[in-house]
Amino acid sequence: MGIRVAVAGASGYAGGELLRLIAGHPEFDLVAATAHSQAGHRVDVVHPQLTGLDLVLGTTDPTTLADADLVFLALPHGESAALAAQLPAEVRIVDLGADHRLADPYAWAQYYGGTHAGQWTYGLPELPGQRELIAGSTRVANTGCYAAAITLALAPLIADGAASPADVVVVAASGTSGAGRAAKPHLLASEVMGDLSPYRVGTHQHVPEIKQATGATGLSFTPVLAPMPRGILATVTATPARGVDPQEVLARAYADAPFVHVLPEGRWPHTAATLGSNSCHLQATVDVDSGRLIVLSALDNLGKGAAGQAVQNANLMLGLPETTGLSMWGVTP
Ligand SMILES: NC(=O)C1=CN([C@@H]2O[C@H](COP(=O)(O)OP(=O)(O)OC[C@H]3O[C@@H](n4cnc5c(N)ncnc54)[C@H](OP(=O)(O)O)[C@@H]3O)[C@@H](O)[C@H]2O)C=CC1
Ligand SMILES: CC(=O)N[C@@H](CCC(=O)OP(=O)(O)O)C(=O)O
Repeated sequence: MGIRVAVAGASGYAGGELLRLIAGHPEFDLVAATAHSQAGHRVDVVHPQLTGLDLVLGTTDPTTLADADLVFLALPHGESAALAAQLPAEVRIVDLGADHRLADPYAWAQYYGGTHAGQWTYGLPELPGQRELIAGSTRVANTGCYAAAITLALAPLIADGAASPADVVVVAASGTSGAGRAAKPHLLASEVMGDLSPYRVGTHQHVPEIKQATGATGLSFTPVLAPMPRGILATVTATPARGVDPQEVLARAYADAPFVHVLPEGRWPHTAATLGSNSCHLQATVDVDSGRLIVLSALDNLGKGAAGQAVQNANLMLGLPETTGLSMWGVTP
């Protein structure tokens, strides 16, 4: 018997990708997969890509999950905290939702509403010192998908003093799986296909998370829904604080990071190259006209933006090599 893992919210998109990664993980044994409205259905009926996974979705309650060594929570915002509080302290938890990401209860109240459940270790191993903190934690809060793409692009430039934290502008496009699997009219194929639509302009809930993770003090963020199932491409620009080569700063920051690839000069990140992988691709330059720093960042919102990152964090928490069971290679086309 290997390490016993369970997934709550296994009928959703992030949960389904977790099940796929766990099935290919050499050390993990899946002992429970739970759902809400889909409880009682077979996994391979809910997720046809997982045909052969012989398991019925259970109900999401602490008794179903408490038997695991590590539990992944892939639940809607506000559902993780109460459940996590009922699990034994020795059960490790990686929460893919937002409940435990923020330090500031006022930011939580402003962007999510209600009472803040308290902060856990932030699950982005590539931030300085974070890999060690994650390895020593039993509770880890995975990043938001946009937050992962944007933070990986921006944090080293602010930390190095290369970018001014006061003037950061981001436009990022996301595939529709980022919005989850629940049926919503704006996610219908007839609404999404052939369209690019901005949403929550200037009010997106990842703004405080990105500011917290990068040190940015002034951030304008415009998310855009794109007609594709998965993938994020973020364009991050900032006022330079001193004359450095941003590509060189990023390459130095991620020299030892197995999943963050600063592309060779002249090659630009695009979503298809990261699909199905746990990789984030980065490229940076200085705008010839305005002098602004520009960083492009691409990742799979269900990979490095959610389930892949969660497995990477779980590996660290369990003392395994962080790459175990994860691929840095995409599946395009
Ligand atoms: N999709 C993405 O790209 C990313 C998602 N995340 C986060 O991961 C979490 C899951 O997202 P995602 O998979 O996209 O969402 P989905 O809507 O696809 O799935 C949600 C899951 O939660 C279950 N669920 C719904 N309502 C409840 C409830 N009241 N109590 C318990 N379980 C419930 C659903 O069960 P059922 O289907 O049976 O009703 C389903 O298994 C969210 O917090 C999301 O923000 C983070 C980063 C990226
Ligand atoms: C396309 C789309 O709707 N994307 C989602 C991304 C959510 C996400 O990354 O996760 P968390 O909600 O866990 O932070 C959004 O913008 O809210």
